Amino acid sequence: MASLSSLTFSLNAIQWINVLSDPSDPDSPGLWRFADPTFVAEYPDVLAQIRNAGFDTTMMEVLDTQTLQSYARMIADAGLRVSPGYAQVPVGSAHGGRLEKGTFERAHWFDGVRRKAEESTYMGLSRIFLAAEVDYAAPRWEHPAVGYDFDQDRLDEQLELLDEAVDVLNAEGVRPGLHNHVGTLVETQQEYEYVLENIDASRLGAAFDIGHLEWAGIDARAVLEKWGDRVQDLHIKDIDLDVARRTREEGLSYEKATNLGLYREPGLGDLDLVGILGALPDGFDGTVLIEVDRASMDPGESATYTAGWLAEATKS
Ligand SMILES: O=C1C[C@@H](O)[C@H](O)[C@@H](O)C1=O
Repeated sequence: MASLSSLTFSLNAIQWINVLSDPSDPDSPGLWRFADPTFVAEYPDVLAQIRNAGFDTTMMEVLDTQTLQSYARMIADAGLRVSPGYAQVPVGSAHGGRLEKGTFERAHWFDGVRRKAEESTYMGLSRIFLAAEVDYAAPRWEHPAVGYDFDQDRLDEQLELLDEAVDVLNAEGVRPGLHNHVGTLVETQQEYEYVLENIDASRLGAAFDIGHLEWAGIDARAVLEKWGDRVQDLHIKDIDLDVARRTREEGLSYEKATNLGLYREPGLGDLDLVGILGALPDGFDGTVLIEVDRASMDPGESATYTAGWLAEATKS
């Protein structure tokens, strides 16, 4: 069993990123500010707030609107280090048709993954989270956390493309860990286990998301106990288990669940994060990336609150 004080924690900037378009209207559409071309001007201040809250590490996220060099300078200027980033792999059938091997389109399908490999090696990282695509137009975004519309052929298509992405990353010395994510094609226990069982452990580790497991009704502690020898990094987040249950039983959409307050600062939700992390094997040397996907307070205060929770949780 790992002792919490020996773990390396990092904070994702996500509470500044996944915000309501109209903060006064809880049902207004969510924004994803990493994709907003104007966010680059605000990024240094966000990184400074992460540092000032007491974190020394944040998730690698290079914006499309900046160079690797400018990103590295921003991180250094903020006095931060980076922890493993995140690569996604879409399936062709969700975007016009399956991709034939040897085609121009298939070769370019992995440009985003190659870019992530380049970013990782430039920033001195040798690991990354690898996930199926978050696709806001996919049926699962409207029916999350229940393995909606499962299709074995589509899972095989996803597996084949993830396998190729693993090759792309491995070729650059970057070891991916499979990441489960609600709303994607790797959402349920059956789905992530299928991928892990069909791609060799020498090429692909596991990099679970504790919050997404529990949202899908999966016992995260049991998952860490079962896959402990393969887990290389983690995302943790606290959630409201009642909203999670309602998502599954009443069919709330991903956005509705988020707007209803599914996500919580650590300690303000229902998960026993300390107990769950205690299931990590002794000597675990990965990063535990803390995420507050939607802050319940001002994002800067949320980061400070989270740092306070962490200080308490890791007190030996
Ligand atoms: O891995 C993740 C990436 C984000 O897209 C997402 O909002 C977050 O929940 C997550 O775990």
